[in-house]
Amino acid sequence: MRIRKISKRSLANSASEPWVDSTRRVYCEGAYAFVPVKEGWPADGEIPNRRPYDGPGYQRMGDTLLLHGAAPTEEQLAALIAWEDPSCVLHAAAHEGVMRKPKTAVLYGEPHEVTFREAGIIYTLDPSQVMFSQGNRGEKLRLRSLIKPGERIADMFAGIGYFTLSAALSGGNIHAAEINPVSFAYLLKNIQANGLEEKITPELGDCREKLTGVYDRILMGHFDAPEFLKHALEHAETGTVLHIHGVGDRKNAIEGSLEGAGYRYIISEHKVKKYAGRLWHSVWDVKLL
Ligand SMILES: C[S@+](CC[C@H](N)C(=O)[O-])C[C@H]1O[C@@H](n2cnc3c(N)ncnc32)[C@H](O)[C@@H]1O
Repeated sequence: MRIRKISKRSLANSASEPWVDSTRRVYCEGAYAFVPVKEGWPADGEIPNRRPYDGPGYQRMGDTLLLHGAAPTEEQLAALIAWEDPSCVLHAAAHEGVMRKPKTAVLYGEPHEVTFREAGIIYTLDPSQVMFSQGNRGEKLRLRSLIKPGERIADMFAGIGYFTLSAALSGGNIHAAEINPVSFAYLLKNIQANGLEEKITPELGDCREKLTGVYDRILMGHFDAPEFLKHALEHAETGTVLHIHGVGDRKNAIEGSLEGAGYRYIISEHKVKKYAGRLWHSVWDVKLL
């Protein structure tokens, strides 16, 4: 492959240059980037075509890579490092407890805070300490399409702001509760970085104690959400929409909690992402009538 060798720092500025062959991947090593060059344009030299990475899937957050599922072999890890040139690689075998803290092993480098963008939103977090699911991207976008400006919205499990920030960008006024002080500190940082201070009221603590009044929409982005439904219903009224997350088939549990609450309702199921084996992470939208 014909390349030009440039400093990694000037990579972002070179993206729109006419000589860049954007159909091929840039190769990075140390402080340098080897940028593929289009036919007919001068090049600095040749490097062998790289074999495309075909190892386990991973999530990139800033300069850190996060793997889920089975731990990679040494060969797979070496191939991944050569392919992505990260400064840190983490393996999250599981997420533990009600706070869904990642149980991470450091496979390469030192864990640290990262900042990155997803769908126009800036996030800062330390992936070794708090979770961030890129698999929820579609759900964040779907939420954005549903929300109307001025809606009163509660996010019962705000985390570092996955759904809160998306909902606020659509014009909702969000009351966001988060029980984990580490996630909460990142939530505050992310609200500020995205200039959404006027749209979001963050609160550190248990959502069962922090919600007040009634909301037009209640976000329940936790796998135990069906068990929290009776608390959410204390802050709902006719017309309220609840987004209740869960793993596997939780429709019966949700309908069980709705029974006796005094509402008719419409319920619809949306798949968010594959969870494990045949299990799906889904969200049930419930509109109270
Ligand atoms: C953001 S994670 C859920 C992740 C996301 N739904 C997903 O599937 O990837 C759930 C968050 O809820 C928080 N949480 C758990 N119980 C809570 C409670 N009773 N009140 C407020 N926050 C809570 C956890 O600390 C965690 O940050």
